[in-house]
Formats: sequence, structure tokens, C-alpha cells
Amino acid sequence: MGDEDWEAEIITPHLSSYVPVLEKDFNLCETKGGSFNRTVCARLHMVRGTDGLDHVILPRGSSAGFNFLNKDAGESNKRESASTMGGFGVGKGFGNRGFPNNKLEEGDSSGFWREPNNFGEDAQARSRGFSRRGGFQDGNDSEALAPPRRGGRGGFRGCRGGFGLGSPNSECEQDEGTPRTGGLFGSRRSAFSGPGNGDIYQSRGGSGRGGYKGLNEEVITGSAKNSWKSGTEGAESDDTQEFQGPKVTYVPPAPPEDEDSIFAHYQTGINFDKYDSILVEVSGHDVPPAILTFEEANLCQTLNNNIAKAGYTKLTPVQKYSIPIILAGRDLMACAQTGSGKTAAFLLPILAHMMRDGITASRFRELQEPECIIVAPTRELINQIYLEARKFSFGTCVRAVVIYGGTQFGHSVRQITQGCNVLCATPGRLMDVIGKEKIGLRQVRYLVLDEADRMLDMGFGPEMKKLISCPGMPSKEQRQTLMFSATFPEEIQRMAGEFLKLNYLFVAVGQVGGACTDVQQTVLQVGQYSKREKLVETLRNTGDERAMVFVETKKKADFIATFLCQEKISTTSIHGDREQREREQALGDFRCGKCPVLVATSVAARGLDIENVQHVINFDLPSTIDEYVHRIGRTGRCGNTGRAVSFFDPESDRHLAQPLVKVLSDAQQDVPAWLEEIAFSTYVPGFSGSSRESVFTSVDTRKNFRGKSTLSTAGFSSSQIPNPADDESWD
Ligand SMILES: Nc1ncnc2c1ncn2[C@@H]1O[C@H](COP(=O)(O)OP(=O)(O)OP(=O)(O)O)[C@@H](O)[C@H]1O
Repeated sequence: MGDEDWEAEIITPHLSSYVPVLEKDFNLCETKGGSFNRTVCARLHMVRGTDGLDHVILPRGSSAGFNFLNKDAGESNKRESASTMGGFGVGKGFGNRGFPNNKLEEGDSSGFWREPNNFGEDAQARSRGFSRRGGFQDGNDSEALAPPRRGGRGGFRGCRGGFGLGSPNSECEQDEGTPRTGGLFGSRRSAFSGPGNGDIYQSRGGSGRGGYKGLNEEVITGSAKNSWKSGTEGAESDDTQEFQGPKVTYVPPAPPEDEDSIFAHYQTGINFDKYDSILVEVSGHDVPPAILTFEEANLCQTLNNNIAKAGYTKLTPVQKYSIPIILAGRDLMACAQTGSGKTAAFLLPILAHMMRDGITASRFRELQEPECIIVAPTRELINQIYLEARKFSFGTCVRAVVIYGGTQFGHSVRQITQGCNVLCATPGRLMDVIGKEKIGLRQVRYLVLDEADRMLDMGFGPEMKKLISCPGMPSKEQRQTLMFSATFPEEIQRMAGEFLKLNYLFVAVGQVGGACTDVQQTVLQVGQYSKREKLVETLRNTGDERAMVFVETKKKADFIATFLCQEKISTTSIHGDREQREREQALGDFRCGKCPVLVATSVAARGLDIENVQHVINFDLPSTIDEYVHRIGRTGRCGNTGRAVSFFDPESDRHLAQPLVKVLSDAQQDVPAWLEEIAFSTYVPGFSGSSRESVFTSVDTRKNFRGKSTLSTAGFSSSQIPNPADDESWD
């Protein structure tokens, strides 16, 4: 495979659905030279991937309109290419099959559950042939039953609107990883425009995407004027009808109800016991003593049964410290390495409290008032948290509910109205249901921000601030606020003070922001044009073992996944431009091993807990070291070992050299000499190369702020910082 292969562009394969032959002439809308209306005739070559789907290869020299990775394309071409992506003029017509309902959706397999997926004939039959887009794998052709959401990707697709932070050309080029700039062709919404009717396809109508969208996925749909109200009262209603997208109809399948599926889990790994030797720091006042066993937590019998059925026999360090802290009613910011059990660390004590307080089963009501709200940045992650909540609350009267974007709003409402004690939600959908007065906040006793640094950064932070100032939301003194992540940049810690009581405790397990030591990290110097070759070589070596391949943009995810299919490597992809159904299907195919390779953007970087992911490959390194830590944390979980290989392109990744050297050495990994040299040559004192001030905060920032360093780091010891009551200046 040589450089020349770059010139054979792989078209987003949705078109394959409509081209039953392997070679066919098409009229292409050519964008070269900035014109949208010239057409040229080009010969498209169809290839059949290992997924059984056909993919379109555009021969060399063909329309630049498809050259989304064309290294020669000029900026204007790039923009136009993106905006006309898939620009065969197929538009809506190809996107829909116009079935009146979406009944078939109900039975679709989902990517969330651990039980083996049912890829029966029927499902396969549906998944072949008419996948609307994105199509290396995708399934589920009930997609085609849904109304179009993008005005058809084949048609004119405008750029994204949003929060004007990107570079002038970024919006059409960049995907996750960069806040959106204003849309070139008229965004559907302005920044923080109204969350609107959750049924409306959020910002993804034919004219592109508006609203602020953060690094990962959930579209922020905050309302204008800082209103917490959504729907018709928000700026959403200001959208002109022509830009109103069709309704989102996807109804995710219900997870299996049988006990075996609910408690399905994977084995802890050989290094699980090594967790005991990790140093833990707890800072703050009156720290409750850590517990060493589940018994010491004094949980109720049902919870203990559920813990046993989940296969938990021993606490992880973050659980040893966090459980008693939460049981004592304290606010908490906890930072522990990826895959070390943070989810149970907050769920178990919350559920224990609820049981202790004699929570009553919530009944059908139009307005539900949950006692606990858990938010997380991505749909797949929040669903995973929900499944954990459902597992641990099994046999109790606590009802957990999950709601997230990309699904039918009515479905979310139906889930809620049946009763809701623990609400697991992505921020956009949460604000929608609050705005629609389906959720009241008066009873909230626990507010959990998982991936808290992400939830408080500039992507989601404003939304979270709105949440805590919503009418009815108990003040921080009246609720318990809990924040968990594997990374906690300093500035985010400071911001978190607004959410937490003054005397919150800070738990740091190991090095804050450090990589999981069970992941063997390798960094290879690979130039941009050699990456594909290296990827294939790497994946040939990994064989059938599961691998996640991270790339920086959504388009590249499509491109690389299609390319791998051509190489006969069974691959699927997940990214924010895929419909929710497709995302879930992709995750399901990956989980069950049907597609052992998942190409992903940062949407899959955080939190996802997938069994047997042995490899993470950073085809593109992320822009920040924190993101790197989260990405490689998809492997080496819960005491299991894993491997991460990163392609370091000296042209574009120099800024990461310094923090990467630190992450590698802190995790006792080999640091290549060439990387050290680059790090040295780019060394800037006090500059980490990431978006934050220093590579690691390593401590509770309250201490830094005071200019005192009082933490001790020794096993079970906890340390003290001056009582906030004595000196409130830090908050
Ligand atoms: N005490 C325990 N015993 C056995 N397995 C556990 C225990 N605690 C958690 N696990 C399992 O370990 C896996 C990782 O847990 P979890 O997803 O909560 O990690 P995390 O710390 O939140 O990771 P991330 O930072 O990536 O979000 C899950 O499969 C979970 O069920």
C-alpha cells in the first residue's frame, strides 16, 4: 500500500445501499473550483467489505467533492466537500423508506447489553443492503424506516452552527474535539439556543447543526438567555420551520430483563489485587475512615446480594474511600484510574442511603421527582451507568431510568412517567425533560457528575450551571454532590467549587490524571501517510482480539473503517455523525465480537466498559493528554491487562511529547529516546502541551490555592487541609 492509495477516495458507503451492482456510473455533484452545480460523470467502483456491505471507491482524479481526506484540496474545497458530503444529490429521497411507523425498531439489538447479541438471520437481513449511511456494518435497517434527519446526507448539508470558537475553516473539517463555529450556510441554532422539543432532531436537520457541541457527543441544547426552560419557550422555537428537522423516532430496545443478563459481568484480571498497593490521598476535614470490605459498609441485604451476584468480592481503592465518605453524607470529588470501579463507588452508597431512608416506590405521574440525578457526557456511557444502577437496585423498589439524546423524546417521557428515583441522563435531554416539566428537582438529594471534568469544561459546564440554578433544585447545602473522573485539571477543580459544599472531600487514587498501569503503552513515530499501512500491520498482529482505533474526526472514522473493511478486517465505527441506532448497533457488534475492530472518535474515549478490549490504537493522537489517558483506559480494566499503541506524527503531535513522556514514565513504561528528544526540544517550563496549565494537578487544588502542601501520600492515610470555615477564600 503506497501513498497513491490516498487518491482512491472511499465514499461514505451509504450509497452502496442503492447500488446493487459492483460498478455503476453516477452523476456526481462536483465541488471542485467551488461550484456546486457542475456535474461530472465518474465511474464508481463498488467493493464488498467483510461486513457484506458494498462500499464505493472513487477512482483517482474523480470529483473533489468527495475528497474529504484529500490532502491537496484547498480550504474552500474542503469546506464545500464537507458541506456536500455524499453529494450525489440523493438527499432525502435516499434517506427514507417512508414506512409509517417504526415498529421494527423495537426488536433491534442494542450495543449496550453484555449478553451475546442476537444477530439472527432476520436482523442481518434487515441490516444489509439499505443502510442509509455510514455503512460498514450497520445494521438495522429500521434506520431506513425513520424519517430523514439530515435532509439526507446526500443532499445539501450545511455546516454546523454553534459557539464561535473554532478556526474559520474548522466547522466542516473538525468533528469532535473542537467546539463548533457558526454555520456557513446558516445554522439552525445559535449558540445555546433552545433545547427545544426533544423530539426534534437536535440541530441535525438539513441545514446543519447548531447549539454548542462539546468534545464528545451530546449536543448541548441549552436555551437562550440562560433560560432553563426548553421547548417552545426556548430559542428552539425561534427556528424557522424550514430548518426544523423531522422528529427523532428511534426507540432504543429495552435491555434484557432476565437476571442472568442483568448480572452478566466479566472477570477481574490478574492485577486486581495489585490495586491494594496503590497510594490513596484523601484531603479535607473529618475524613471518615476507609472500609476494607463490603461488610463494613453495612449495606442492606438486598444490596449485598446484588453485589455478590455482580461478582464483586473485594473493594477497589476508590470504593474503599468513597463509599464511607458518601455514606457519611459528604460531598466528594474522586479521581481514580480508568476501569477501577468508580461507578459502583457512587451507586452503592446512594442506593444504600435510599434504602435506609425508606424510599417509596415511585408511581406513575406526569411529573416525576427523582431523588438522584446522574449525568454523563455521552449516550453510551449514561446507558452503561443506568445498567449498573438497575443491577445494584435489583429487587428493591428503587427505579432507575435512563434518557439520552438521539432517541424519541416521547420514549424518554414514557420511561420517566412510569416512576423515577434515579435519573441517568445526558445533559441535553435532561434539560429538555426539565423544561417540559416532566422532571421536578425538589426531591434531588444526590447529584452525580460522572466524567466530571468533562461535565464542567466549556462544553458542558454552562449547562451544568444551568442545571444547578434551575427552579426547585436544592442548593448545594441541601443536596449531596459527587464528582468522579480519572482526570481532574486544576481549573476544573476550581470551578467544581461552585457545585460542592465547602467541606467536600477530595480522593485521589494514585496519580491524578495518570494512566492505568495495567495498560502497556507503546508510542511509534508514524508520519501521516504511513499510518494506514501501520494500522493494517498492527491489526493483522492482533488477529481476532478486540481493538479500538481512535481517530480525530468523524469523517476519518468513516474513512478508516471502510478502508479496513476493504482490507478484510471486520470493522465497525462509532462517532457523533452516526444515528443513535447505528451507534448502538456498532457497539453491539463490537461487544459481541462480530466486528473485533471499532473505529471511534472521542465519543468512545470515556467510561465505556467493554469486555475483552485488548488493544487501543491511537491512529491519531488526541489534542490533550487527558483524552489520551481516557482513551487508553478502554483496555486494561478491572485488573486485566491491555495494550495501547499510539501513532505519533512529529508534524502534528509535538505539543503532546512532553506530557506523553510524563504519562509514560509515571506508569513505568518505556519512553522512546526520540520522544524524549522531541519533548526536550519543545520543552516550555510550566507548559504541558495540553489545554491545561500543568500535566497533572496531582493534588486537591484547594491546597495549591492556599500555597500549602499538607497532603501525605501513604496507603490508607488521609490528610488534612485547613478547614474551609477558617479560611473561605479558596471557594
Ligand atoms: N469491586 C469490584 N469487583 C469486581 N469488579 C468490579 C468492582 N468494581 C467495579 N468492577 C467492574 O470493573 C469494571 C470497571 O468499572 P467502572 O466502569 O466503574 O470503572 P471506572 O473507574 O468508572 O472507569 P472509567 O474511568 O473508564 O469510567 C466494570 O466492569 C465493573 O463492573
